[in-house]
Amino acid sequence: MTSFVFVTGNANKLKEVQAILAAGGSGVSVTSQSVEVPEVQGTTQEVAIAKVKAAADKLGTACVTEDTALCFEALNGLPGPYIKDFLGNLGHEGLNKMLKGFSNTKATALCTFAYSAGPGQEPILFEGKTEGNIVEARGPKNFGWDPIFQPIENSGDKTYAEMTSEDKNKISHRYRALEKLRVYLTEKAEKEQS
Ligand SMILES: O=c1nc[nH]c2c1ncn2[C@H]1C[C@H](O)[C@@H](COP(=O)(O)OP(=O)(O)OP(=O)(O)O)O1
Ligand SMILES: [Mg+2]
Repeated sequence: MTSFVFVTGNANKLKEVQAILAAGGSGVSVTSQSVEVPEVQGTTQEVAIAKVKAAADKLGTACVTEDTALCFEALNGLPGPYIKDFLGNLGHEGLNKMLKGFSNTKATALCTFAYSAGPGQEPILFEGKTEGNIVEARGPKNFGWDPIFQPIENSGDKTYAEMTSEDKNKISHRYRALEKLRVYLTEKAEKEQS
């Protein structure tokens, strides 16, 4: 059984990661640590690399972190990795208002898992993307920007928040990135055994 330590302060992320791994029957399991690590400014990749390095240094062991960005096409990819601050300060309504001057409401949900084999080791990144549109908030408000993100595929006309968690987890940015991490860790464990 392969397992990894997921360093996150976000309980919703952890819940989805556990559910996705369990549904896959993959033999990969996760434990978690809630450790505050600084998040630098930069591209999503730079933010993800700095975050997992800080986490590995702090824990002194191999670990995984995850960064989620929400990239508005009309704004050349912003807020991107800064979505947490934008959401916290502007809310769902403010994020919709930001796009009022544009005819383009397209957005990409981008998830980046970062794996570090331990302190001083170069991080490896695993990305997953889901395309959608920014809409007026609909559905439960328990997880971030789920109510204003309507994925283009498979959901018909539902926002992430209106979808069942099973349906979200089949097409989500997080599912797609985690699948790549899962394959990597499984192959790594197989190599180490042989
Ligand atoms: O699937 C998602 N559906 C809706 N909202 C989401 C999702 N995934 C992350 N989010 C929110 C949480 C935070 O407002 C921002 C990402 O910021 P981000 O730094 O990656 O997350 P965080 O600080 O909550 O947890 P962590 O301790 O893992 O850094 O987007
Ligand atoms: Mg964070």
